[in-house]
Amino acid sequence: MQNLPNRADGPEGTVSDQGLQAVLDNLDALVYVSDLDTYELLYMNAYGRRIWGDRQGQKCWQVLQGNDGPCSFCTNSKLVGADGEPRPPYIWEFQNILDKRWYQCRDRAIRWTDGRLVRMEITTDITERKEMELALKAAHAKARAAALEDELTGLHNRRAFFELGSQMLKQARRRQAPLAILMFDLDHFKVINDTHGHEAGDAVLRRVGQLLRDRVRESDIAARIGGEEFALLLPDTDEREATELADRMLRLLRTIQVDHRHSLIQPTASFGLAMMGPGEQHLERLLSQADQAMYLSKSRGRDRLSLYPGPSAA
Ligand SMILES: Nc1nc2c(ncn2[C@@H]2O[C@H](COP(=O)(O)OP(=O)(O)OP(=O)(O)O)[C@@H](O)[C@H]2O)c(=O)[nH]1
Repeated sequence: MQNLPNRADGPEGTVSDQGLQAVLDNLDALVYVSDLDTYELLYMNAYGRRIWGDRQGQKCWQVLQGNDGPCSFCTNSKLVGADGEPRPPYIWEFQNILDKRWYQCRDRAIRWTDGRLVRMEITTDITERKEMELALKAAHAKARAAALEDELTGLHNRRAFFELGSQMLKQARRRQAPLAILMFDLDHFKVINDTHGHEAGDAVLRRVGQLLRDRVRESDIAARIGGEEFALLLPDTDEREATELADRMLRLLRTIQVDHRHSLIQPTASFGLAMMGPGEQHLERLLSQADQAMYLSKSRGRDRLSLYPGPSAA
């Protein structure tokens, strides 16, 4: 690999070429120069020569990435402006596919010894910092997921229901698409707890959660929003489709049998359905309408579905 020309002394305040060579070869970073058009390697400091040996004249994509053609992420086109002059440094991060380590690259076009513009890259190994960053990001994502999950059933919790649901409501309003909300509350759940114990009650809640997880579409939001209260937000679902789903859920719930200490617990639930009105802005109001419909089901004898009758009738 070409070393810089050997010039002993520079003018005062500058450093000799040997001095520059010493600086470049002791940098804890890779510095290389390659032709912008042919990708031929023109210079590499000792950091690079230690890894790849003397590869002068070979293509940068061959030596650095083990590719058989220019890299898909090559930044050469970003280094020279429309006026033919070098642009400010282009800084980016990537993971090398050969050694799997993370690097930060600072690329810029510079004038080479023969006057042509060439690519200079200064690359530092940022693997430790990047791995810490990624681990932190994963931990945040995990903590956030845990904060939004109902521990008992694995469904969304009340907070997630409002966070995600508000977004869904906004989108449905913007697209003028239908949005249904279905709520249900297990019937006489206190009796289940009192008769079979809290543990048995929990087992019933888990089974109901599993049933919801198995049955809802990925685009739906299913949440446990209170002790024995569940809510489903169904985008792009009209009243007929939501009613069909509710009927299906009612039937499925009746098939649940939780075996607890030789007793079979067969829960039922009361359902309430409400449809988003035109221009509705508040998820709380929509939920309250489904809640009113659900209480109609309770007062009519439970284990059934009722539709929100509208503001005048409610
Ligand atoms: N096992 C268990 N029970 C819970 C949980 N959260 C709330 N509950 C119980 O659920 C019961 C709800 O009782 P109520 O509000 O009187 O309602 P209900 O007995 O279902 O009667 P209706 O709703 O009128 O049919 C209470 O006994 C609560 O203690 C929970 O996470 N696990």
